[in-house]
Amino acid sequence: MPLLATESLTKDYGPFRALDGLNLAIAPGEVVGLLGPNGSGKSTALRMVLGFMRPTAGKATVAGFDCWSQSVEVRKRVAYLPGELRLYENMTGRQLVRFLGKLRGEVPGEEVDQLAKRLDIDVDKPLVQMSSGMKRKVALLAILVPKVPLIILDEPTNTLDPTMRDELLEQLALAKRAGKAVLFSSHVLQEVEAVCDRVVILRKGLLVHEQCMADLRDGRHVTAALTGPAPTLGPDGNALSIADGRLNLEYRGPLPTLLEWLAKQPLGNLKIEPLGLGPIYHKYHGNV
Ligand SMILES: Nc1ncnc2c1ncn2[C@@H]1O[C@H](COP(=O)(O)OP(=O)(O)OP(=O)(O)O)[C@@H](O)[C@H]1O
Repeated sequence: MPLLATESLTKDYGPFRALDGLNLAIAPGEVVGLLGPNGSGKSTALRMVLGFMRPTAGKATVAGFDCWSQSVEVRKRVAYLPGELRLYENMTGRQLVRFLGKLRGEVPGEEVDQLAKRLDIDVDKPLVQMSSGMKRKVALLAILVPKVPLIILDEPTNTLDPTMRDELLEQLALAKRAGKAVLFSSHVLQEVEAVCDRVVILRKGLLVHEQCMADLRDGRHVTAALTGPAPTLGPDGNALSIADGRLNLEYRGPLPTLLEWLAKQPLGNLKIEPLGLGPIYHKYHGNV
């Protein structure tokens, strides 16, 4: 049984349909990225999963509990990092983590100090004296400490510096190894590529593409300028598409076969890149 499931999850704001029939299932130990430009419905989907909002139609469940009618059970199982933080400014980081732990009936242990060290924050400093990036790190710590099966993050790397961004991605990979499921929204393709098992692309409230990242990792994108007559068949024996005198090829197969084939073609300006999410995302959203 999936840990998180949405079935035809739909939300209308008045006459406007912000999310349209989302079907999604996430298993324990799976990291899923929710991608889409501003306004595509990512936060709306996350808010319904967290039980903050009632779906117009369809439903979401976590561990079999309905996210709206059984939201207390659901929230016990989810740690959530919102896109915009509202923290209790008069507390220190440690007090905040303890407070949030108590709400779940948990007493955080030494993992607080271990994580604080890795994230490079002083958890005994009042939040009011922290920079926005530091507060963000305290919030991250507060969602990494609880022993919950599901972590949901709304644009988690916003305002983090590159080192901390890597640290966060590392922490998400650790959470995955511990069997936690992770769902996070993002605009940043590279971080989604780095950490996700699967990516869901939203556009105007609709799921337009679902991509298993393992299928992309052994693929390559080859581009080159033709300096002679165009070949008709590619390295895999399929017909080639040539436009404006340029070769544009997606290849999945053994590298030696590709290199052997390339060596025989009249090509210049050759570029071989890993097949990332970029071309797929831009197919739906233009060059944003
Ligand atoms: N409370 C609301 N009332 C009316 N419309 C809303 C409301 N909240 C969101 N919307 C609209 O619903 C659509 C989806 O918004 P949502 O916040 O889910 O997008 P998003 O993908 O999370 O965007 P972002 O990347 O900017 O956070 C947008 O067009 C937004 O204007």
